[in-house]
Amino acid sequence: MEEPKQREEQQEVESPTPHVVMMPSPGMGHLIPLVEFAKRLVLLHRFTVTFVIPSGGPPSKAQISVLSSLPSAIDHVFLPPPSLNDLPPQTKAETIIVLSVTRSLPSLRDQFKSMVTQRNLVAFVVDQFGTIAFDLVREFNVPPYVYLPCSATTLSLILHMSDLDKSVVGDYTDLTEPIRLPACSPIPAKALPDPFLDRKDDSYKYFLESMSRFGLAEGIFVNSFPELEPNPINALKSEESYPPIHPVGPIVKIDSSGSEEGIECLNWLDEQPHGSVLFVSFGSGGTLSSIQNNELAMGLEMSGQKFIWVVRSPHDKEANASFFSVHSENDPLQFLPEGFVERNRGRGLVLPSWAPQAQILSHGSTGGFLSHCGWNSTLESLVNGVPLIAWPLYAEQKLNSVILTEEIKVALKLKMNEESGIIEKEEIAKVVKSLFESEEGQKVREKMEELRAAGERAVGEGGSSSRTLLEVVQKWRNKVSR
Ligand SMILES: O=c1ccn([C@@H]2O[C@H](COP(=O)(O)OP(=O)(O)O[C@H]3O[C@H](CO)[C@@H](O)[C@H](O)[C@H]3O)[C@@H](O)[C@H]2O)c(=O)[nH]1
Repeated sequence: MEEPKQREEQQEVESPTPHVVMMPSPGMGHLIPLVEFAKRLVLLHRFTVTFVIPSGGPPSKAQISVLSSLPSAIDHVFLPPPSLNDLPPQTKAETIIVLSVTRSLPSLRDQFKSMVTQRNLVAFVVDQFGTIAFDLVREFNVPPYVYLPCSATTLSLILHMSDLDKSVVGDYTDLTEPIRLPACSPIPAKALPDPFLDRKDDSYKYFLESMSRFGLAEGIFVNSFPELEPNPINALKSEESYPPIHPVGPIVKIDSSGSEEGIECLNWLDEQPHGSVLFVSFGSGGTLSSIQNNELAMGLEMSGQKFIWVVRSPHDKEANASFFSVHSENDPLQFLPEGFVERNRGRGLVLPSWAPQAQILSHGSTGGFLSHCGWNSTLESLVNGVPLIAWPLYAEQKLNSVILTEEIKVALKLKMNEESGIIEKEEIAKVVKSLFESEEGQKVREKMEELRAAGERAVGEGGSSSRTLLEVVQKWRNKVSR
């Protein structure tokens, strides 16, 4: 019998190139995963891809550096930024993201008009905040898909959100019992994603609207794999009322292209002993309050552990203050305790705003990751077998933290002082030491190593994620060869 790969190669020779349009919603945490998915389609399956990018303002330095390093089969166009001037200053990130997309629909339509005549469009792929564009692309006979750069547990929550909205009376935060979804760990109300926490805020309305449209997709890709979340994935796949669910993970950065920012830290890592360095970073948007920032600095110092810390200017009101622009106007290093950099020279490295995270995590000297538990960061750690310390801040990070610390057990927890809302330096130092020196640390390290190997198998030749992707690719290819 002909093997699927052989059949695919034969089809490639015979049929015109299939083209996929991807629309990442604003934020690096949405652009990066779609870019990585696009690279798989282009490099492994010889598709071409266009990114159409809605935004609330001019392209950021970080966006440009990612997009300018892509293979030539991936092009991009920035949609003109719509006006968001009517939004009050305290508008939540989810509202800004959804409205940037919604108000960009007229320009998306113009793009589609020109693309449908020139390319063999086989699919339109969005992240969780782009489903509002589905009706528009259906008009052009292009099937819409979601690529969810999150866990299968998050997908389950999203697919149940309309039902929860109807069944939960009052505020989610008042729930005394955790939320139980089929085959998922119980979710305590305080671990729900941010928009759930204030039902009266517009961000809840926009979030609910985007999530309730998942059911209209032709298929849903999720960046997870059966060995990582066996029960949630089985439950999702067996529910007939959902669109087909395609677990294709772990999809993470596969090369070192992109920003050169902070790249000199790799030379420093070269000189450190194997597995000795803790990497500390809160993703593309995470910020701490001034007090918390100080406490973290002192905790790292007290731990005696080697570290690389991506430092942001503190923000006392929001934990995602740099979500739309990772580079703050102020020099983040000026907010560190006096003499911190000098005292820790040789043992700790501080990098302002941005670091080559994928390369740091794949470096043999890195032995732990204190992370905000963004799903991309989580998987980048997983593919390198690096265990985590969970410090969730916003979005669905608290839910990820529950999965990582309590269910999968690849991360250690940090206890917050409930009265002050601060994670104190003594706690930080204790948990950091524990990750590198204790039996508990050794256990999470071993579990992460098991998952590293399982993830490698899933995306390797013949692995579950590769086969899943290949099935969809063949379906898309058949569309152009007909
Ligand atoms: O200094 C940095 C900081 C980040 N990154 C990269 O940026 C991405 C960050 O992604 P992620 O870890 O998912 O964090 P966020 O940017 O915070 O992502 C948002 O989007 C994710 C996917 O939807 C969610 O899981 C998060 O909670 C949400 O905050 C990763 O690829 C990192 O390697 C760098 O390369 N250097």
